[in-house]
Amino acid sequence: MHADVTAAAPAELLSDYQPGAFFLSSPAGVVLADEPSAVHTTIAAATQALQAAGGVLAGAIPFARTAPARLGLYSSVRHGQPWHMATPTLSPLDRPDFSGADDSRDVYVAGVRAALERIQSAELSKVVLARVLDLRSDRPVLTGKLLERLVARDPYGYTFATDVGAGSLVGASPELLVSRRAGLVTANPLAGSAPRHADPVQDGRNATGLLVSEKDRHEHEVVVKAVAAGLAPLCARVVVPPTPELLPTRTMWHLSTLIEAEPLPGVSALDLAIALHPTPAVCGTPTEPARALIGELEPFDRGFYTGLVGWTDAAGDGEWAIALRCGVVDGTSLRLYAGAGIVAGSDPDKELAETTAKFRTFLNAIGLGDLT
Ligand SMILES: C=C(O[C@@H]1C=C(C(=O)O)C=C[C@H]1O)C(=O)O
Repeated sequence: MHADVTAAAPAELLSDYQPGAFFLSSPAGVVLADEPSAVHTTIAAATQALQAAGGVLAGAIPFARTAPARLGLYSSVRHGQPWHMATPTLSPLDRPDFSGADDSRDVYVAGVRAALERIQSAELSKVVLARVLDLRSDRPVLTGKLLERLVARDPYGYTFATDVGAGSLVGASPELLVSRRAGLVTANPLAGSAPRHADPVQDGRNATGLLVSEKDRHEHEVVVKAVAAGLAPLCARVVVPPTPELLPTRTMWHLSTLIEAEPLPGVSALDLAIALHPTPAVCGTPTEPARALIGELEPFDRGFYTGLVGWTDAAGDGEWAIALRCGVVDGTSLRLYAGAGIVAGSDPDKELAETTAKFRTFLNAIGLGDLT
């Protein structure tokens, strides 16, 4: 079975999206896949099925290595040109009433303080701590409408929806973990962040402050080194620019480094993604103590948040984004996630503010401001 790839306009793909399907809009183009012939919960089984039957694997991989993945095998996918090249018209917003409180702040600040004590004891140098926001809607949340809003606000990002069993994982991530296309591997680690500001002068200050912040540059460098080291055994000619650039989203500034490499023969986009996951951008350094500390300090299960969302085809090409600025929509309930990297010198209140700003990607798309 070969993947039957058809081309379509990106807006058409979005309007054809139905809950349960896989949708990804990235700077490289839009992908829609519906009706998987099988759904696999382990990467080994999914890879074997892809090799045996051909087609495209698409879906989500959780943060925890041992938790079940959700990877569909599709015999046909539809591709569209990049969203930022389209001029879509949005359908009217059916605006549900959401209720919920931002009640994880105190626990988060206490967690950051506890993490800073561990960092001082030199057991680890970075850990990424997250928190959740639980909302309820007065009617079932329409995933397609959410996608429309998210993609229109950040057309250069990685906007996705995919079935995760108990609902759909929906989000607009700024971060490409890795892609492999036409013999080129690209990874784009982000770490080090500052909120956008409505006043352009203050917004510019936030951006330049981030670019010169030693703490953020260190936080970023740790991730870049880990990604380059993860790619090295699977690639030739890993090219790492010496200094990061600023990457803006509608709500955040990030430090960003675009790494390019040549894949060794037979290495697929999924092989590369698995080798890199989780990077210190979403877990910490060293990985194992950071993973253990996340388990100790975060009072919820990350599930697919900070996991991976993407696809790989039988030829090994594909694209995997990190599941960030996202939530799980299940009927009338919506759980949003946001985290921040903690290193020596982190200020707990600033890290809390960073998570609040990261929630805005989703909250603003559903017509809400910060919750109290
Ligand atoms: C953890 C998140 O984002 C990650 C953490 C970042 C940081 O600490 O600066 C930046 C981008 C992401 O790699 C999130 O959005 O929830």
